[in-house]
Amino acid sequence: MDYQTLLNIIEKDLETFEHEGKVADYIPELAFVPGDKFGMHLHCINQQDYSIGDSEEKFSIQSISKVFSLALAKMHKTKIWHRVDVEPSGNPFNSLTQLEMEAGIPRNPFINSGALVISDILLSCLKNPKEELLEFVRHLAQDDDIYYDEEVAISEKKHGYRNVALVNYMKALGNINNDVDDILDFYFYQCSIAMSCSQLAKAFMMFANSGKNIGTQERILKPKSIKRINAIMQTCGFYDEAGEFSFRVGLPGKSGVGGGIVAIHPHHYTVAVWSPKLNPNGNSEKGMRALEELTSLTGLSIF
Ligand SMILES: NC(=O)CC[C@H](N)C(=O)O
Repeated sequence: MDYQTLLNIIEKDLETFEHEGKVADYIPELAFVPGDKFGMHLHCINQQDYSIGDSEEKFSIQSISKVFSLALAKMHKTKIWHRVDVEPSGNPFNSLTQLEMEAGIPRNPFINSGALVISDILLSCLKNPKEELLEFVRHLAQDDDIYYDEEVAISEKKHGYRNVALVNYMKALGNINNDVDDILDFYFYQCSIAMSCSQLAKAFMMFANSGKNIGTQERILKPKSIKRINAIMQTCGFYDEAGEFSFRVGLPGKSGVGGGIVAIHPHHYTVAVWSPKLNPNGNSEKGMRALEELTSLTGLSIF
């Protein structure tokens, strides 16, 4: 069966998919997104594209951006792993509890505390962090039509009390160097990046192509760094639901509270899905189901 037929089957199967998911509203601007949006885009290593639904519509990528910021920090050959660990947290993405017991060293770079440390690292090594991050993502996707959604960034800035607490707490514990307001500003902007499923699938191809841009074959990261980032996606990409995602889908991936999920099958394909209604762990309910169907129908998981 070809991929397009497969995606059409998934779209039909999920038309009547009932679930309790809810659109995120703790960032007020995200609550305006219609909950019935659904898009999916699959990008193959041979650069063929397949899609269904709202796959060209941009949405807030939120925590998916944590993979881009980690990759950018690695590109600058910065030392990271003494300040952020690589263990699953088994806790919600915005949890404060582990930080005290673990001396301000976040469990991994894909929970908020870890991403805030990566933001701190990027502020220290980049001249124009916002511009350079956006340029990096545009370059990965080979697409300049990617931008920060200022309204989402400002909305989160007004309500991001937990992130304010996390970064201040880590500063008190000695794991933050820059001014906390500068870090928060950069972090909220990186989370507000707006991209479509099709742009995300293309941007993530670097992680499925051993660190090379698929279009130009230019090397961006070493295979060793890609191995490590993919491993962290596998074990930590879905917070306290990383085990469930592995169990059901069987691919490394990353989710965001905008309802997006990107997953990769190294040397085969990348796939991005968007459905804004989230389960209680902050992962897209229908998106997870769509990816589970994809790997179950094809057998194309990494396991
Ligand atoms: N899981 C997410 O997507 C969370 C990102 C969001 N910007 C936050 O910090 O709460």
